[in-house]
Amino acid sequence: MKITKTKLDGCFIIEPTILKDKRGYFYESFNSKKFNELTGLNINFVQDNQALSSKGVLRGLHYQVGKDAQAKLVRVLKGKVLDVAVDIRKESPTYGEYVSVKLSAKNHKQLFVPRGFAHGYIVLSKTALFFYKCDNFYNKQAEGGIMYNDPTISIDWKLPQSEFIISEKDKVQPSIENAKI
Ligand SMILES: Cc1cn([C@H]2C[C@H](O)[C@@H](COP(=O)(O)OP(=O)(O)O[C@H]3O[C@H](C)C(=O)[C@H](O)[C@H]3O)O2)c(=O)[nH]c1=O
Repeated sequence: MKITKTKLDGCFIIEPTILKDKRGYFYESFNSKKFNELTGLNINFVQDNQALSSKGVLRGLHYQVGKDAQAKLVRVLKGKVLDVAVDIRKESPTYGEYVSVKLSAKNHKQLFVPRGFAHGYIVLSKTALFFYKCDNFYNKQAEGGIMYNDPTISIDWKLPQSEFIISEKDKVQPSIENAKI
């Protein structure tokens, strides 16, 4: 398993070791002992989520506030997405900055999104099956969001905006400046 740091402290890319043979491949998609040893963290994931979306679907930018904040370990089981993590830690030197990485069933890459980040993704393939682990439970009352096209973050979503498929909720999210963080 290879860990690659990003420019945002605490947010990193994981590339698992893929074991191939004449039948196909096998790999440990998550191993808490190896994950915590390699990252130096002590993460206890408590909830798994899965979402199926078609091309152009953009989910995000979402987070949960306060004691309900969630760290996420995200990956793609089918298709390809551009995954985006935005640093919304007020005291962070990279506050308001983002990293994006293409996650696909083919590259097996995973992104660890720490607490204190907003998260979103856009589907680049015909469909994408998205799977992620959370280290805190869902709490609707603690949900927060930021507009996907906030000009102060200026995310390059890689597809023309005319192709975006966005929930009614995500069409009216606040700017990062006005978000409840
Ligand atoms: C997140 C979540 C949602 N729900 C229910 C609430 C709605 O009835 C339905 C769809 O929720 P929503 O439209 O918020 O789903 P996404 O737009 O995929 O939200 C996710 O999008 C970005 C990418 C994230 O990182 C978050 O995990 C999450 O906010 O599932 C649950 O029952 N449990 C949950 O943990």
